[in-house]
Amino acid sequence: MSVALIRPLTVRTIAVSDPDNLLSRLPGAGPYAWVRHGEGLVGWGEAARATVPPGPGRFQWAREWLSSVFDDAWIDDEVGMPGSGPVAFGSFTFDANAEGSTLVVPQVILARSGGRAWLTTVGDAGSDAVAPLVTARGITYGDGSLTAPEWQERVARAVRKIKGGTLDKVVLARDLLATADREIDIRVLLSRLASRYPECYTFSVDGLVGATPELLVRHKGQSIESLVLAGTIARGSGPADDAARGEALLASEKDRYEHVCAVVSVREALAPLCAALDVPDKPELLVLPNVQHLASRVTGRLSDGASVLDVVAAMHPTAAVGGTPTAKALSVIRELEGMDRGRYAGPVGWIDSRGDGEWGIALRCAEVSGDRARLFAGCGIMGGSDPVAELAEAQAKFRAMQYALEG
Ligand SMILES: C=C(O[C@@H]1C=C(C(=O)O)C=C[C@H]1O)C(=O)O
Repeated sequence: MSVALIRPLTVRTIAVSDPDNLLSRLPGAGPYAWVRHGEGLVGWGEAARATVPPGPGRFQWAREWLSSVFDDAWIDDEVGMPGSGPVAFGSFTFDANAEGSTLVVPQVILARSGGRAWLTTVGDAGSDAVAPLVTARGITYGDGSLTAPEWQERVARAVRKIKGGTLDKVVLARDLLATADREIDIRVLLSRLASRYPECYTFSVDGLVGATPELLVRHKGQSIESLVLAGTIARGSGPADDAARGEALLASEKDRYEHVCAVVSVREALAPLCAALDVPDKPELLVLPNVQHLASRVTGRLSDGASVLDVVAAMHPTAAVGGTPTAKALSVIRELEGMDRGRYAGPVGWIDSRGDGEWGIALRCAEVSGDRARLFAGCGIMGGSDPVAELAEAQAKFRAMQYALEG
């Protein structure tokens, strides 16, 4: 492991006056962000970085790397909140065997939570002037790995497998390739996402940018919380239509079963780690600007000192992004999806030196590089799925990132 090469970090956290809009403080290239309802963390610069080797032991490796960085650090933290002191942002590939998972400790972190704000610096971080935002225009889209009709045909094949009894649920995704007229400024995408999707977690880690509604796990001391989503319907044409669609979603047997699969996978992953676990017996509606979801808020109390990354390791991939049963669903995804998901649908978030943190499932996101972005969206496929409706659902999910790109 490369840990021996890392010099001990000198970390200082001080309370600061309210910075108001965190995202507006990002100086420029390579922004790190995790923001919801104006609270969260933004970071820049790089004090330490790990490229996580692929394989079944990747979370364990990541944990050891984090210990080697955090345990040796000199920390002067006058705030003592989750997210103060040194923090690593991270994102992991969906597939354990794919390259591309990273952890980065930014050199500067600015945070805002519960009426408090703080600034963390590692080493001698200089002051960083905010470079003007540059708005890319002329966005054009092309098919990703599959055309829309090809993807529908894969969905139809998945439905046949499910009806044949091979599995209960599989999540199939597709990608779109966007090109802009100039380099895409990630800060522009982040501020559009945060203002239109305040309920979601607007994130940025090494070019993976999005606003996910799905909280994999929040860890504060011994308490954990997760927001499980599965089951989706489009927004209506007006308040009455919207409410009727919400009711229809809550009453839909297909969507309720799809949701149960996701909730059961989360309960099974969390139960061995928890002294107490509360799983609601029926879902609520989460209404976003583009879609409505069935949502279950799961809360628990950990039985020992597991860190947020230990919990992530136990949970990923939930049936919200894999399927049921998990192993079978992963093999159907490999067989039918026709693309590498990269970090889409993988865990994304942050962890501090106490093991607290927040991680989401990287949805409603894109991999951004230069003047290009690769957008992803997927849908839970059940025996009763209609390929035309699933394509429309994926299009609705793409709208979050299309809005981020186009304004
Ligand atoms: C897979 C995605 O979303 C997931 C699938 C859902 C569904 O099929 O109903 C709902 C929320 C997410 O758990 C995505 O946004 O790409």
